[in-house]
Amino acid sequence: MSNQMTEPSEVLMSVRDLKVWYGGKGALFGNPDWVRAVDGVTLDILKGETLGLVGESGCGKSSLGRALIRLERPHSGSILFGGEDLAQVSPSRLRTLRRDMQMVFQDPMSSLDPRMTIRRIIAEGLVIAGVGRDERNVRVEELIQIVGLRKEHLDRYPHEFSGGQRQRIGIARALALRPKLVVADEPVSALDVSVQSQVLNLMKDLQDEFGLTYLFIAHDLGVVEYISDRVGVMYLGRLVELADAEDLYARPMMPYTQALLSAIPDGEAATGRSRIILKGDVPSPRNPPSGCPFRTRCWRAEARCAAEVPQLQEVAPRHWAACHFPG
Ligand SMILES: Nc1ncnc2c1ncn2[C@@H]1O[C@H](COP(=O)(O)OP(=O)(O)OP(=O)(O)O)[C@@H](O)[C@H]1O
Repeated sequence: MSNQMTEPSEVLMSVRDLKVWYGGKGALFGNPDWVRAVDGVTLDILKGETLGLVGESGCGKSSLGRALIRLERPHSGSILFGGEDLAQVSPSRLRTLRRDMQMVFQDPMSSLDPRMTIRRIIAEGLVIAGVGRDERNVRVEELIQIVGLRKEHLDRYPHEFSGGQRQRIGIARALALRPKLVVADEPVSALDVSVQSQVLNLMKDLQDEFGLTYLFIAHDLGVVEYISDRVGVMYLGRLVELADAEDLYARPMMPYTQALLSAIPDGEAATGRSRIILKGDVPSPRNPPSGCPFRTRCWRAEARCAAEVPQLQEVAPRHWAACHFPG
């Protein structure tokens, strides 16, 4: 099943029924007790787009993002990238393919080795890829300037920079091997609001310049709306809605998305609804509800929602929702 109605040539990555489960230690005793962090996600990532991914803490955004670039091993499902299934490729092939897929992390301080100069940090991937010293130096000097810093900064250490500058360094490191896909996991949430938009604008500029595709993970719905072409909403390991950003924010179809959007400060104006307070907690991903994962908190739930898992279906042009009663 494809959920975009797109030509294959436009697709960078095709994810099918992907599951990322953790644990399973009790398997020997017939009680695997899996944490179903990602539980059957099907999704196409289109070339050159920014696909935003939102959802409450623990819904599986990071697990999905990490699995897509194989920092996490999927439990099952497929990740087609350039005709190969990343869920199946050998470790040596994966090392080669990884150059095309990089990650930008939330906290640039903990993701940059404090004992390494910025030059070494940015060059690390180039060293591993076997790029010679002279070419490496040229590339590193280009990269530091591309992200808005200066050559003199290369011989300093991470602690000498501000949060925003450190995230620029993290971005330079991610771009060193000219990747096709960048998974950015909460890349601005550790930064001051005033710095956030600078880093977001830099990411947009770099995307245009280098034809990058972004999977942009964040819990801040405003940030995601600003940067994304399309947005996917996750709940309890599943993708429950996916649409063009404007359409999703203006016309959320799935009750969970409606609740999520109603909670942003200008959400009332955006959705024409008052704030929806969800009852109860998110169920445990060890023991998700039958049928629709959201039905235990949904004010529109009916018997069918407990009996049948709703599949992601096109409920309006280019707008997909996994809900038995969308709208
Ligand atoms: N290595 C792991 N081992 C066991 N459980 C894990 C592991 N990593 C994540 N989880 C669990 O998987 C579920 C999904 O976590 P994940 O970090 O992917 O969600 P998230 O939406 O990115 O949340 P956050 O925004 O808080 O990072 C959570 O219940 C989490 O506790």
